[in-house]
Amino acid sequence: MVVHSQSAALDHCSLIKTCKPTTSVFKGIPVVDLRDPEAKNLIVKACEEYGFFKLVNHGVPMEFFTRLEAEALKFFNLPQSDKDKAGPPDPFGYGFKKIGSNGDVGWVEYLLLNTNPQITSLKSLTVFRETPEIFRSSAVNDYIQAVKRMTFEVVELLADGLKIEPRDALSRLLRDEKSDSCFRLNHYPPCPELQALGGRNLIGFGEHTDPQIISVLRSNNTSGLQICLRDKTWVSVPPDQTSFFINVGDALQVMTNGRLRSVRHRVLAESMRSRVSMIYFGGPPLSEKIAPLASLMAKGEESLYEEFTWWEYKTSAYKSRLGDYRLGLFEKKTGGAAGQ
Ligand SMILES: C=C1C[C@]23C[C@@]1(O)CC[C@H]2[C@@]12CC[C@H](O)[C@@](C)(C(=O)O1)[C@H]2[C@@H]3C(=O)O
Ligand SMILES: O=C(O)CCC(=O)C(=O)O
Ligand SMILES: [Fe+2]
Repeated sequence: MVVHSQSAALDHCSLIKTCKPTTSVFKGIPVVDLRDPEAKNLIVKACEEYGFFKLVNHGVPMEFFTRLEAEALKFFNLPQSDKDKAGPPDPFGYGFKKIGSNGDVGWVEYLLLNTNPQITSLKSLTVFRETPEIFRSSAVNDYIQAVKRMTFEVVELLADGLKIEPRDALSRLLRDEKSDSCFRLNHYPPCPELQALGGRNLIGFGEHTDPQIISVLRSNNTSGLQICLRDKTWVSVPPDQTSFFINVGDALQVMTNGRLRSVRHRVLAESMRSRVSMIYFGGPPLSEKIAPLASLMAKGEESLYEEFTWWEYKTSAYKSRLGDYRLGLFEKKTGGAAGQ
């Protein structure tokens, strides 16, 4: 990977990383049909092997996607000065190119929102800031409510498949009114100047794992999302605007004592078409202890991780760079933890 700094054609995206043209489209992404009686076993298998799968027949009406996508594009097409009024994302609001606060950048603009009904992000943003239409429409809330409901079902199936007791050991954390979950709308503008780089790929969102329990992503029909397989090769995920893509997050890796792995992923920008994605990050309450679930531990099995609360992990994550292996700080020195 190199930092591009010379091409005049790319002046306006200077400092943003590019990487070598990569990878073929991966045909082996596991697909889970939520209505399949075998769904729980397929979810476990996919999460063990890839930390990632595509979910079809999920029951969330397409209309929810199209309505939110239209609102998102209306917002992202506003003049820069109007969008900036909804920023900076500290921690919630509009961000442009900067990801987090430790120097990471990408060819992306976004809205980062809280999903907690107590602190409705939309309201908390609008108290202090101007109110673009997206904050007044019901499209965001309707979408979040529907995706949350579906995610609860997915993690309950996962718990069933793993024989976790009680069955709601994971879903209760996401359902909790203090659940520290968030929602992100990403927009990757087209970058026609990319052609001048002879096919190099512009990093939209650099490689990382998501810190939470589970992330649920839906995008329009543009490619760009890539995941890193166990053998460290990067593969492109074929887009599907009608489906969800589900990621295992770091907290779930710990709660399963490494049996499920959080997936490294990244997004490359396309040269001609803009990508819009919407991601729900399901996290536990801040005070929750994150440790392997007792019902998953074999007799005598030891935790690979030091005990920590979600607040401690999140605080540490937000001090890290995007691509860092954040769980490393919490691995037991003697446990022979899986590492990256
Ligand atoms: C560089 C960063 C951005 C991030 C916080 C962090 O310090 C490290 C984790 C990043 C990440 C990745 C998944 C989600 O998009 C996100 C909202 C999260 O919870 O962790 C982002 C954070 C962010 O954009 O602020
Ligand atoms: O925008 C995408 O498709 C994925 C972005 C992502 O991984 C994130 O926001 O954490
Ligand atoms: Fe992510």
